[in-house]
Amino acid sequence: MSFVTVKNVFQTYGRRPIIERVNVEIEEGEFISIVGASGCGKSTFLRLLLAQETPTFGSVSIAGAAPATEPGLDRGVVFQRYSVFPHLTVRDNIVAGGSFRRPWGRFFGAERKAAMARADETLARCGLDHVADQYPATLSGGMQQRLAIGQALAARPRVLLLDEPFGALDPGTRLSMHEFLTELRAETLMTVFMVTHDLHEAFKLGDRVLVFDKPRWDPHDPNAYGATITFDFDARDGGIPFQALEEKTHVLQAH
Ligand SMILES: Nc1ncnc2c1ncn2[C@@H]1O[C@H](COP(=O)(O)OP(=O)(O)OP(=O)(O)O)[C@@H](O)[C@H]1O
Repeated sequence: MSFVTVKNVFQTYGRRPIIERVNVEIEEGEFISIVGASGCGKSTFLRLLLAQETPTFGSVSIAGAAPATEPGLDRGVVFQRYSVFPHLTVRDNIVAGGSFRRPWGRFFGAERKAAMARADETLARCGLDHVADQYPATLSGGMQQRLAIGQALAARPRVLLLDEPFGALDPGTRLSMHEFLTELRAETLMTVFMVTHDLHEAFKLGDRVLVFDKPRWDPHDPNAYGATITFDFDARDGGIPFQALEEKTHVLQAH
C-alpha cells in the first residue's frame, strides 16, 4: 500500500467546487512538486493532507490512517507557514522546531547542548549563523522566511509540506536552499509536498510534478467546476526537459 493515498477527493466551499475527483498515490520518500494556476486549489490540497480540513467527499490516508489533526511524534508534519516565535532568538527558534517531536517539547542538560549544536548546524546551512542571537523582528523578510524553513526542517518531519517556500527569496539564497533541502532529503526518508509557481524549480527538486488544472471550464461561470490533477510527470533523472514541454505545447503544423 502507498504511504499517502488520496482517493476520489472533492472539496467544496459553500456551493463552489474547488477540487474534484483527485486520486493520487505517493510512496514514502518521494518529493512531489505541485504546480498550477493561481486559485486552483493547491493550498487547499495541502490543507487536506495536513487535516486542517476534511474533504467534502473522498478520503486521504497517510501511513494507513486518516491524517492526525495535530502534528505528533508518529507523524511529524510541519507546515512551512507556521510563523516563527517572536520572543525567541533565532537559535532558540530552531531548537524549538526540533523539540516539536518530543512529548514534553523541551530539551534539558546534555540533550539541550546537543540540540543547540544541531541548531547551529541548521543555522549555518540556512546562512543564519551570524544572527543566531538576534530576535526575528531584526531580520529581513527573506531571512525570516529562511528561519521558518530551517525551523520546519529541524523537526525532521516524516512528511514536509511546503507552500511556495522559496518564493520570496533572492536567486542566490534560493539556490542554496535547494541544496540544503536536497542534502536533507538524502539524509532522511522525508516525503515532501512542495507547491511552487516556478516550473524549473518543480522539475529540479521533484521526483514527480503534479499539475492542478480545471479540465472543464464554463466561460460564463468560471467557478462552476473545480480543479483536478491533470498531469503526473516523472521528473527523476532530470525528468522531462522543461524546454521540451514548452515546445510541445507550442508546436504548429507546417501545413
Ligand atoms: N476557507 C475557504 N473558504 C472559502 N473559499 C476558500 C477558502 N480557502 C480557499 N478558498 C478559495 O478556494 C480557491 C482555491 O484556493 P487555494 O488557496 O487552495 O488556491 P491555490 O492554487 O493555492 O492558489 P495560489 O496559487 O494563488 O496560492 C480560491 O479561489 C480561494 O479563494
